[in-house]
Amino acid sequence: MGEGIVPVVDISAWTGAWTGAWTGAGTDAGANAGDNGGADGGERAAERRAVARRLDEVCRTVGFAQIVGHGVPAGLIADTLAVTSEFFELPVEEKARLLPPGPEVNRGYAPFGSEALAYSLGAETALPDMFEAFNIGVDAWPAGDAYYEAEAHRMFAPNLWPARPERMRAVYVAYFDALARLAATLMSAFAQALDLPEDYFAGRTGRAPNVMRANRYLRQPGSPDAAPGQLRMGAHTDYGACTILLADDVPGLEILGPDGAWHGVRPEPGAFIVNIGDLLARWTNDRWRSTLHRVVPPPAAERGPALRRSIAFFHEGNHDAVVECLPTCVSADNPARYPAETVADHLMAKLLGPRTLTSSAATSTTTDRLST
Ligand SMILES: O=C(O)CCC(=O)C(=O)O
Ligand SMILES: [Fe+2]
Repeated sequence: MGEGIVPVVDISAWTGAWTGAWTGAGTDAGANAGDNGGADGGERAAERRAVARRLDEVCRTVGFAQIVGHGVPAGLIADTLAVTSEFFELPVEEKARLLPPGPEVNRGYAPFGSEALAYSLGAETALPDMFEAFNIGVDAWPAGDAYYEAEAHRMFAPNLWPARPERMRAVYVAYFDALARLAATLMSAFAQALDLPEDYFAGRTGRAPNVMRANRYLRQPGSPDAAPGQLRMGAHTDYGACTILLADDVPGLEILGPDGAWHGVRPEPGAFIVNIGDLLARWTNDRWRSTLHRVVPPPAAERGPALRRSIAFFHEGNHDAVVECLPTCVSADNPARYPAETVADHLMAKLLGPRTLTSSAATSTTTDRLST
């Protein structure tokens, strides 16, 4: 099939070789080998610099990469997809027991048609998106730690776990933790790509209120086809630092290319799709693109359920981090485009629009770009 518009980047120089095996939930597997240096230090350092340069190029142009050499075990990925399917196949009444206490709590079940992502870009009105979703956040954090306590009611709210599948919590937490480690590794590579110390983002994203969101798109039996203009997921940018997406190789995901046209994206086997979110666009003063993307419905002529699953891991920033232009991305000729803003203010303003079906108040990172 070829890589299409989204280049494949092998990041194994940053992840180290995966040495463990996924032997099922409840073991210590899923941990990244984490050995980023090693005896072959010089050669490895040169490889890592080459990967960082490649990431910079891809983030400046497309804003999306397909990551291989990520070190997340195939067995863990398969288990995660399997429990996701089992969950979504439960009766809707059972899933509806997991509704969150309010729209500001991004946890539990989001029923089919309950959200419209177009509102996150400031749309005044939009048709509902044709997906259902299940969200989790950090499952355990140190009690009494003021940083977490401050968001215990919102961004660190308890997860809402279903009674079945029974192993869902163990598998999801193992996957969440593996992806959090991968995200931290990516942030180190990103820091080097931006001529910053490798640990630059650790203090700004290391305790972030990350969110993992499973999406299911399915033509509902007996339900009408999409209305004109209605999407499986409306066009949006992701709100955080970066997103690591696992998606079925089924058509639907499209990204807005540098040429201004929509391009279909199909994942390579074993690859994660990684994209830059608004926080990194703001940090880099738009050197890196928080690329618009959407999920389009199958053609009306195509019969059947057109099942498509995706699992997004949204790597955010620490909720109290103030996001302002990086020192390496601002100059007299290239002044800061965005005002400083806390991560919490940005994320909450973005999140509430789609979940309350009203226009988001967030400063957009794309409106300017679309009009230039
Ligand atoms: O389903 C997909 O491929 C994309 C999902 C997505 O963009 C999101 O959840 O933010
Ligand atoms: Fe997205």
